[in-house]
Amino acid sequence: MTTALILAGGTGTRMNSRVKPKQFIEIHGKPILIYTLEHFEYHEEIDDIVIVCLEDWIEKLKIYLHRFGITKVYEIVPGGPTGHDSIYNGLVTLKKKANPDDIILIHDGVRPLITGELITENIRTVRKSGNAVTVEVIRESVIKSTDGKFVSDVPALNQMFVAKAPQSFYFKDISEVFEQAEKDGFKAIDSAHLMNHYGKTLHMVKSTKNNIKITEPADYYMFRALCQAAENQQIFGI
Ligand SMILES: Nc1ccn([C@@H]2O[C@H](COP(=O)(O)OP(=O)(O)OP(=O)(O)O)[C@@H](O)[C@H]2O)c(=O)n1
Ligand SMILES: C[C@](O)(CO)[C@H](O)COP(=O)(O)O
Repeated sequence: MTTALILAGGTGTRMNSRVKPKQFIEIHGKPILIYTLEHFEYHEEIDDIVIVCLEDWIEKLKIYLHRFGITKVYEIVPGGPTGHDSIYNGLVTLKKKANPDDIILIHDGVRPLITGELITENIRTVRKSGNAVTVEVIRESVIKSTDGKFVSDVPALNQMFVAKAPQSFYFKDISEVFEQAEKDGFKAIDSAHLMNHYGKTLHMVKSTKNNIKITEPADYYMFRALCQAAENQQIFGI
């Protein structure tokens, strides 16, 4: 089995939305989270979906799933205080039914421009190499500063990548490190960070274009513009 674990348990503080959490902000009447889910719903290799959601939004999410024909959702789980806790909640739920060799794709509900191609490549890489972490090549030089004032290092650009999602694993591997972290009281930034913390070898997959995370208002405007561009392409062939 191959399962998508979709994270939608965050409050989106950087988005500063006064109306609703960013994952539920709508474009053409459809929430961002639904745009994301549709890619997994329509991918033939994804068998089911688990969503980690803000507790107060679970009932509303069920209505959206019905309205937009998302049928693969196996369970909706309440989120935790951090992304780490939300992933853990999802894995605990998955434990009820997952086999050790099931593949789990962990994806941000606010990355709606994921492609079917990237999902396929994640699954292929897990089968071939054991796991897959989506990354993007950095196009501008990076500066490291330990105090925020002085430059302490300028790392070689060809050694730097941006961490993206999905991050994909065999269930046995990802649940093992999360269980260990529970015992150690360690919280990671994301699954790749946690696997790396416990010395696991990770395999990179290059992201497809525009796999942006909607973090701040400017990302929302970018997503809206890219949706418009995709529509124009259909209408005008440009
Ligand atoms: N406790 C949390 C925090 C984040 N997420 C999810 O993880 C993804 C990536 O997180 P991010 O964009 O940083 O979302 P927020 O934590 O909501 O944003 P912020 O850091 O600005 O508060 C999002 O889909 C978010 O809903 C989650 O499920 N549970
Ligand atoms: C890459 C990531 O950790 C996957 O969940 C996440 O998208 C990064 O979020 P942040 O904005 O860098 O906190």
